[in-house]
Amino acid sequence: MEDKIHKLVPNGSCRDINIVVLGAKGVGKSATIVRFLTGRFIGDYDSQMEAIFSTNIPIDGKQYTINIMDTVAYVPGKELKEDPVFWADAFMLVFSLTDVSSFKAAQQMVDYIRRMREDDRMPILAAANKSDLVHLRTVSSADCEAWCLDQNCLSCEISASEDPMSVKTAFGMLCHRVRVINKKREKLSWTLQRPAVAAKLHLRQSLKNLAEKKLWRSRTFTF
Ligand SMILES: Nc1nc2c(ncn2[C@@H]2O[C@H](COP(=O)(O)OP(=O)(O)OP(=O)(O)O)[C@@H](O)[C@H]2O)c(=O)[nH]1
Repeated sequence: MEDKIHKLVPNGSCRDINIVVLGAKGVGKSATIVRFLTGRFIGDYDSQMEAIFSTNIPIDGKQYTINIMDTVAYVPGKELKEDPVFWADAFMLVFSLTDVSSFKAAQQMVDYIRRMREDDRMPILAAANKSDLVHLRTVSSADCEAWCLDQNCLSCEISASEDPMSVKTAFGMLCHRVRVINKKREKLSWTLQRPAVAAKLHLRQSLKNLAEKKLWRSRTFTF
């Protein structure tokens, strides 16, 4: 599996969505993935390595292949592996709403992802897991929502153990976001390829260069 992970290439197909699931230790990453893929809850899932699982689902009426990577637990202060970060079209950051340190770890991971990918629109969903343990909550919905809004992340509360629908909805929201962003990108690249638009952009750039040249000359001659 290590080999497979190292040979990961970014997704080129518009009908495949690569999702990397990240989170601190014991937050329920594997339980969430297994629930989504099989509909079942497995209480103790022993995973020490990354693994990729695929499934086909319809999104907005079209069939997609979703490749989901389960990762090893994030250790605060340690950098994430680069390959999964560049392979992903989207990230699901799982934390436990009973464990504030796992929420802080999720925040660090978002910073890291944004820095590495240099893309503010990279789809990220923060999933507050274990909502069945709401009486043990230490992360408030308000804090989570405010942070997600600030970071342009989607957010939701899920329970891998008790609420299969919440898990399905979380993956659905994330895939929908990927589709919307990909559609916008496709439209933009199509527009930029049109000769009239390319000529206009070229003209604009030439005028900008000319203006900068003039400015430089006027500054040089003032001395
Ligand atoms: N109450 C409750 N327990 C959960 C839920 N999801 C997972 N768990 C429990 O949390 C523990 C960790 O679940 P895992 O799915 O192994 O978590 P993980 O993040 O993959 O763990 P690591 O791979 O060790 O980092 C297990 O004992 C699960 O039974 C949930 O929604 N509610």
